[in-house]
Amino acid sequence: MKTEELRYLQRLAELYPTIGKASTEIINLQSILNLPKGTEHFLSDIHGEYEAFSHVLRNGSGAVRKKIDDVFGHTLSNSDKRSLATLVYYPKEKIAYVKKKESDMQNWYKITLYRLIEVCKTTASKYTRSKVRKALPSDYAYVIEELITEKAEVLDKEAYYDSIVDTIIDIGRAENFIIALAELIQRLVVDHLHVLGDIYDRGPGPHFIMDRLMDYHSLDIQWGNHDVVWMGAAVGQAACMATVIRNSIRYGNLDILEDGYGINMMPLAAFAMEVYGDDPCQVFEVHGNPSNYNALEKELSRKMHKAISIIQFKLEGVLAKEHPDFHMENRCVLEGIDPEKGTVQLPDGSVHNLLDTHFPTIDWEHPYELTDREKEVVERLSSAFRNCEKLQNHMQLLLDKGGLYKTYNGNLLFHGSIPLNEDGTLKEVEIYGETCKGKALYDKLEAYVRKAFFTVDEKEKKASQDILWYIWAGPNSPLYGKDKMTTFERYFIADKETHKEKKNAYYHLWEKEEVVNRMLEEFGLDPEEGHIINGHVPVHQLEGENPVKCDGKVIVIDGGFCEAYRNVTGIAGYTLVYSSYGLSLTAHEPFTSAEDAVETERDIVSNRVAVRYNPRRALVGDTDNGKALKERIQELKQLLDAYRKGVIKEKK
Ligand SMILES: O=P(O)(O)OC[C@H]1O[C@](O)(COP(=O)(O)O)[C@@H](O)[C@@H]1O
Ligand SMILES: [Mn+2]
Repeated sequence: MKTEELRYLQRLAELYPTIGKASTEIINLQSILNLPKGTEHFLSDIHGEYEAFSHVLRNGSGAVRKKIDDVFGHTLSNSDKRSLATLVYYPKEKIAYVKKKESDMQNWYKITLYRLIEVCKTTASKYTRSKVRKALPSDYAYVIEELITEKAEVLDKEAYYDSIVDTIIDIGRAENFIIALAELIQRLVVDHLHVLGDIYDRGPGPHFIMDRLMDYHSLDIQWGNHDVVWMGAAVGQAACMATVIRNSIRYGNLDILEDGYGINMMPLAAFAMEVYGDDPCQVFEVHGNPSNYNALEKELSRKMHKAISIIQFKLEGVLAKEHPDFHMENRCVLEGIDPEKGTVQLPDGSVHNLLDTHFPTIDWEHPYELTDREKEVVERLSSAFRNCEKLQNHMQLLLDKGGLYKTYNGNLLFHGSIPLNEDGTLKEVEIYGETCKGKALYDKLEAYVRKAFFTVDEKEKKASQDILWYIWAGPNSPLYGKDKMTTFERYFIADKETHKEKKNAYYHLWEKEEVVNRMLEEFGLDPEEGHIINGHVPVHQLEGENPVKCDGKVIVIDGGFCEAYRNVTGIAGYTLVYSSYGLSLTAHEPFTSAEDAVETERDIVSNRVAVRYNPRRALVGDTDNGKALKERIQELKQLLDAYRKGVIKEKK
């Protein structure tokens, strides 16, 4: 035996000091390998839609309903199963609703408790006892464990369970207990959650989503371009911060910054009043015309919208010039403005009339220079972002649980794309003088994101923080995946041709099997078994687009949680579930409200389409974790051998 091997086994012997202990662990691990694989749940592009997100978490994209079907088969009517499912999603609200209608609540409690216990039993049977124990609510841990564990030695099981359930009802704990069971079912039905990015922007509740994710039991996040621009804002990257503020104002969501994160917008409001006091700022109308704003608030938000947009365009021009290797010169738009003629010449040479010609803060000799007042506003806001504890905690979660991509149980997960050449080969991208492609490109960019938060070297910090802006909108950013971001054009030019953003080659080559196989191999995955799963681009269901590409090898799950994009998608999003039976895609109808869900008992799961059935039920042994467990078993067997040969002594 090599010295290193022996040293390793000696370490292991500290954990398993006897033949008995090592053997027990081998038996335990071996039994875990034979349990069914846990269910993975994939969501993407949540875009601040907390209510819809929360609903989908509660119903596990149909996984809860499926479990109820499995448990009760034909022994319960469809309508009873629907009621039970609604109770699992919204226990408190459903109980309150039932109370208004039901005359015999005691009876309802009893039937309901029995049904929930049955669902719990089946759901928990997939896991080891220790894992279930960890998931139990502390108040009821002991009782629930009694109720969901088979008691071989109790002769009259029915009487035994009856007495427990009767006592719960007698002492007035039925409601609490029902809530605890419902939440436990929600928790056990999904073993692991993948969020494929774009938690932030457009919708009103990204901070609530982040709070919920902070206490989610098992999770990973693949950062989206909108998350990265928020990371940039949080580290004080000025162009990212201006973008985040502009997006929030544009969607009438200043509450997120002011109330959600406690970031005071007064400096921007005062500045906007000062500079754009008489300017109606018509082209800066707030999206969706928020009904909670009065006329004065609408006017103020238009002015703030314009003020921060001009600041953004200036900052972006500076960055594009500073980093020619970003190839974002086409974002240097202000220098093309002819203030006399009221036109702009875009970097491609085309000339267009401007929809707004009032630029009181631009010095035409130095169009990208911030005025002193603009600088002051940027500095004050930047300090507020950097010092906001809640925002920093949320960003820390993105860093801890997230990355730019993930390989998990044979599948490749990322938000946007992989830069490709038209011939399907991986595209070389230059980042600060170094070229890289495929996985290496992803790894390099991710390292920069982390450095943007943690490096102490000022030069490196600035370079890394600027990369956050590149990831948000750069032409070869795998997360953005389009040739340019035409924000300026969309505000200032009527001609829709100038608004077009061309998607990169990934978005048509994803139908080519050899290209997809190559991408999977690039990330060390088996192209016969693996899938690429991404979000970022809304699936235009209304135009007949299918979220499943390349015969099921690529799955796109951005169907539009985002309300603002509903008119192109027609639905409220696709999500994916990967259970031991296979992969299934779920289309959701728009979510209205929790009350509506309780009253109408609608799941908003409109259909579930199987993408792939496993030929046999997948076991933990087939997963990445299973591989790790098998390795552990091998090591433990070597330890046993070492004990038996006397190479290592037992410590009794
Ligand atoms: O419609 P909005 O919210 O102004 O955003 C438009 C911008 O958002 C983007 O679509 C990026 O956001 P997504 O990552 O959600 O696609 C840009 O391509 C586009 O310029
Ligand atoms: Mn995106």
